[in-house]
Amino acid sequence: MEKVAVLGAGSWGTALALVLHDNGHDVRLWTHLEAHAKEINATHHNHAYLNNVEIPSTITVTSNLETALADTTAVVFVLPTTAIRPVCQQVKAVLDHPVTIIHGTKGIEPETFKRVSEMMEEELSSDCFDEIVVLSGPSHAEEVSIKQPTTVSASSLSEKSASHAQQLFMNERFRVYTNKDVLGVELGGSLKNIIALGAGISDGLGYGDNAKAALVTRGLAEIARLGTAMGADPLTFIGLTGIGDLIVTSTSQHSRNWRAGNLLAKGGSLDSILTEMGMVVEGVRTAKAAYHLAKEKGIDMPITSGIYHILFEGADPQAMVDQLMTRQRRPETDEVHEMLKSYYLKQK
Ligand SMILES: NC(=O)C1=CN([C@@H]2O[C@H](COP(=O)(O)OP(=O)(O)OC[C@H]3O[C@@H](n4cnc5c(N)ncnc54)[C@H](OP(=O)(O)O)[C@@H]3O)[C@@H](O)[C@H]2O)C=CC1
Ligand SMILES: O=C(CO)COP(=O)(O)O
Repeated sequence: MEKVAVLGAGSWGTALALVLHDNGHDVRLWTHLEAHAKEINATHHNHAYLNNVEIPSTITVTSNLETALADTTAVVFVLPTTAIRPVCQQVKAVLDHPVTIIHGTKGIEPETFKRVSEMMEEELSSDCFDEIVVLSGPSHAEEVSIKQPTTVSASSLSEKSASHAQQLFMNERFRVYTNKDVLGVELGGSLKNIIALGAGISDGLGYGDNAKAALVTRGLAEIARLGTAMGADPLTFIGLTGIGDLIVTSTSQHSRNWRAGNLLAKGGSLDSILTEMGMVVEGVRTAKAAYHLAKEKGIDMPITSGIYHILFEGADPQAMVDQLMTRQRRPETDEVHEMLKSYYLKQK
């Protein structure tokens, strides 16, 4: 049994706290709001974020960071990307012993193009951890919390840290692989949210399965194109944290990104949709980051670009579909060969 803090009592933090609790660990679930901690402790439910399951009283739910972090061997950050820097700063002031740091957040910071592990490395004291572990893969909280079979990857530059995360979380319903390609894992997990917004838009416009399969497949091509140009292993994008997560987020009724896209196509305004949903829709900020990052690197990302224009420049979704369908003709797989060639040449 280990003492593990989960920082963030939203949908995913709550589901991961339940997995750790099932595995016999002493779990402290931290929320930044005292009223939220009190409500969960009183009702044993997280009404706002994951209402479908009971939260056992043996999980300590607290808004006191010192209580959450005391004597821990691992700290799991499960927050929106916007909350990563401020919460790391709070943790830095309190954490006084080495731990395995794990995060389950999927986003890129638009102002800096930083991935979550890079932001965390900048904010946390390096004395307290070795290498950060990214926990990512096709895993909706609603299904994990009711013990539906789920597979994810624990990715770190440190094999020891990745194995520690694997050992903490793995059970017969939650299978955890390890993976060394932190860059590819974080990019795949973040960029798929943009394509999931697109899948929601496509469904909202009344298009069918052919259109969605096209979005997922060509979406993956552009995710891999940017990722490989940045140094990720192209094979990561055909794994759990690439195509796996892209499939689940683009097709599941649970996806907030899909839902937001669906409502947008039906005429809702972005601000009102986000307010009404009350949960984080990471693809929106990540679309801004990816659009500008791709421009800076000279990488062609037509779907991401179209979604950026819909989200931030009021472009008409239907017109964007027409534009994507009438782009210049081209071969399908030349770019894939180029990606593989350039990656493996660099490895030699
Ligand atoms: N939900 C899922 O199935 C999965 C989500 N993820 C990823 O996990 C991350 C978290 O998502 P999820 O749990 O779903 O998000 P939710 O929107 O469900 O919950 C977010 C939680 O973070 C809290 N929060 C917001 N801002 C701060 C802050 N500044 N300081 C402290 N806490 C804050 C919120 O509190 P408040 O009530 O005050 O807003 C809320 O408790 C995202 O990056 C998401 O992409 C990954 C895999 C699966
Ligand atoms: O990342 C997720 C599932 O793996 C969750 O996606 P949504 O944020 O779209 O719900």
